Amino acid sequence: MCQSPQNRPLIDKAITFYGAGSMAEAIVRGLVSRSVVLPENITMLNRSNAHRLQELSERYGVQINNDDAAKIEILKTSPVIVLAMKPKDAAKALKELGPKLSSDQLIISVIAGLSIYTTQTLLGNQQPIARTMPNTSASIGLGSTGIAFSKEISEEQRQLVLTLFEAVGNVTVIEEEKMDILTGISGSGPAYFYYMMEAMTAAGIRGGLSPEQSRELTLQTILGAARMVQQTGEQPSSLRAKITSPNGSTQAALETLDQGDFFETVIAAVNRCAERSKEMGAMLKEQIS
Ligand SMILES: NC(=O)C1=CN([C@@H]2O[C@H](COP(=O)(O)OP(=O)(O)OC[C@H]3O[C@@H](n4cnc5c(N)ncnc54)[C@H](OP(=O)(O)O)[C@@H]3O)[C@@H](O)[C@H]2O)C=CC1
Ligand SMILES: O=C(O)[C@@H]1CCC=N1
Repeated sequence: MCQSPQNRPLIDKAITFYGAGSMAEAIVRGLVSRSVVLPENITMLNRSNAHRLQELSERYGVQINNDDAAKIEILKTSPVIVLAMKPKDAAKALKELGPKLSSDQLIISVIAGLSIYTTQTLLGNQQPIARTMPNTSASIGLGSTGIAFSKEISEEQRQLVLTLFEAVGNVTVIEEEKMDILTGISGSGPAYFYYMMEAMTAAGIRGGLSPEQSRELTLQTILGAARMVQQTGEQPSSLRAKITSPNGSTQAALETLDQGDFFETVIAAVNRCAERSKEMGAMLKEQIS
């Protein structure tokens, strides 16, 4: 439980999530389950999917609203708004939102590629912005979030953003130009490991293990490997060396990975992710007019 000594939640401001999909839910789940924000202080809004909002309300006890006029009122008065729609929907949403805001409302964006400059220009004002790149592991308090702040951010707002994301994992404050490469590592990164797990599980099944056995063996292996790096403080390369007997089975496996240029393929994937993030940012910038 992440509560202050008086047993009050760490954050007692109203927070509105504008966009109520996977990423918004991951953050909300992390915040509510760790009692960082009371669910009655969280409002989740989306474009039109009332069923989805109902589901979130039942799951987390958060406030929801489907009524367009009420949504505008909530957005006008919320001290903190988290922008959590897809990049393709952001320009229209921000252009409509901007004129409703007052200068002290804090905007936290989780939208991939969307720069602080483009956000402020689409909003039509110099709103205080925290551009963030979280990941879905925030839902279990093991997130990793990169944050860049606009110069308009007050110290109190900066602390609030740090408190919010530190409560659901690790935080790395970076210069904004590094946000694309950070997206390639930690924003999208969980998907690479899930993909690796899918492949290892499939290999186990093809080799005759039951799906349950293969899944459990894969899961414990990746969990143990991550914890080993964390708890021993040793480099992954040194831990790898301890498993790899000369001419043994691990070496044979690693050589097979290298035949597929594993190391450089991973680097290319991270770089392509960063490049795609930049492309999405450029497309959003083009929608300024
Ligand atoms: N998923 C991830 O792992 C990560 C995602 N992100 C970023 O988070 C953002 C959301 O991604 P994700 O949660 O996966 O997306 P989802 O598709 O799951 O959710 C998008 C949400 O945005 C809502 N929405 C769309 N248009 C508007 C609008 N005009 N006004 C208000 N709400 C709107 C949708 O509502 P409706 O259903 O009613 O249309 C939906 O609730 C993206 O920008 C992505 O880059 C960042 C880090 C990691
Ligand atoms: O795929 C995406 O665009 C988002 C950004 C980071 C993770 N998912």
